Amino acid sequence: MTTPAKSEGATLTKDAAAGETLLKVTGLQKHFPIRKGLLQRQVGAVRAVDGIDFEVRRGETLGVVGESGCGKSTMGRLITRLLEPTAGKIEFEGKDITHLGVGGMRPLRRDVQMIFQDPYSSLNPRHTIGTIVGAPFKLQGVTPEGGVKKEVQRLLSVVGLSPEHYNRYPHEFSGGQRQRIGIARALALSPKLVVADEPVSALDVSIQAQVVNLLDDLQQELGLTYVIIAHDLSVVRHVSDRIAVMYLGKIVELADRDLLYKSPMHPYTKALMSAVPIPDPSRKSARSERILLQGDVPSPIAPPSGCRFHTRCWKATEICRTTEPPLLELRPGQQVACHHPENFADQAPQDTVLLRDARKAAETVSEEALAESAATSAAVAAEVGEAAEGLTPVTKPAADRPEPVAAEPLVPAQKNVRAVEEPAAKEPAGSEDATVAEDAAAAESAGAGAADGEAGTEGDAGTEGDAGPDGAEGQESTPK
Ligand SMILES: Nc1ncnc2c1ncn2[C@@H]1O[C@H](COP(=O)(O)OP(=O)(O)OP(=O)(O)O)[C@@H](O)[C@H]1O
Repeated sequence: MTTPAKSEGATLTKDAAAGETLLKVTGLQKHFPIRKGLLQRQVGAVRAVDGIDFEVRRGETLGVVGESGCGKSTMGRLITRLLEPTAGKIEFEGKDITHLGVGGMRPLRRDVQMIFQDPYSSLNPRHTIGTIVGAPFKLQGVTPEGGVKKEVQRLLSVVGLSPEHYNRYPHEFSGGQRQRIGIARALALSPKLVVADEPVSALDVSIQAQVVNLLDDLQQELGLTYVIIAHDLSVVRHVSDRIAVMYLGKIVELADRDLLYKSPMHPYTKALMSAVPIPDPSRKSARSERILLQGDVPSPIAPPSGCRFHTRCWKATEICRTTEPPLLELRPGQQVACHHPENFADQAPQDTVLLRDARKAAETVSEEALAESAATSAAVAAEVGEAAEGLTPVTKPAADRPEPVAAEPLVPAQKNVRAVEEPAAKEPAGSEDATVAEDAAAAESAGAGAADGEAGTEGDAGTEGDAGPDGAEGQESTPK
């Protein structure tokens, strides 16, 4: 999709310039219980979000990306408090809102709004546009100056619709127009934070840019703060100030937009970025530089040990299998959780033996990409090394890092960066394949089971799936 690049600092309001924190999330977890049997005993849990920390600054846009199933939507529903967290803390404007009840949440519902992915199922087909966009006023018992009708008509024109559409029904609108209606509803109470869950992915490509631009314009006019969730880096690229990359319930990289695009540090980020088509004819070899990740995201019921990405990473060594890398600010404005980051000095240089999985993963990475990876890593590491003379990366000294568990070498010892220069020889598929497949199947069935198990207790309020006649009016209508 093509959207005009956002001008530098275009979204920064006065508050954002001051870097004031609007939302702070610490150690956030959401585990959906898996229940079985007559007694509905808990036999496991889907670890959809498994300990994430981040901040959203007033006036900025934080993009959140990752493959399907990595926990982005669950994170969005946690921070809007449509879901109850299993653990962790959510602070909004310095106030702990982690476990606020319905009454406590009522004032917050005005400040935090959500835009849902599917504009077809998130609008009640039996209500007029006027009723839908005016619903938040009714729910909050607020009467805007000049009356609800006048305010709704104003909101309709703000999002580029005619005020005369007031009495029309959702089916009379196109997908893009419906999403504008959803945006008007979200803006009704002048929220401080808007969480948009895949706001354009259900729309035709030609319409996507219009909606993204509308969000961008509204942010500048109204000083909004956004968390925009997308699986597609091309959507968040143009609207985000910072981007968080999620993988299997964790944030693996969180960086300023330009840093992330210029020199991604997590191999997963690099792989995601290589999947975005680059409309630049001068990059003739762009096609061969693609990194094709092997297999699907593993099961969030039993995520891989250590670094969760190690089963698909072409750089994984023993330490990646045994030790979870913490999210550290290796460069100002760029946090990453990786033992062997791209474009930066190796964090575990002592660990040199590639895992079997890494060798298999390397087969799916083109030689060009591997060579480029090695070359940029070496060059940028040297550059960063010079620049960082005066900087102290926030990493633990090597001596403090846990020693990798000694393991029988699976392949001849290779240095990570050097190893990717020469892709490892082919190896027959190991038994891990079967394990991964089993996990995936278990995840699928358990996901359904867990959803059932949760339905009664959790009341996954206000999702776009609540397409029933009365459930569609957004998060406001469904009590927790
Ligand atoms: N209510 C639920 N009960 C059980 N498991 C759930 C529930 N909601 C989500 N999950 C599981 O949590 C994991 C993360 O789901 P989530 O929808 O947050 O991912 P996502 O990154 O947003 O993916 P997508 O882009 O496909 O929506 C998935 O494995 C999903 O099956």
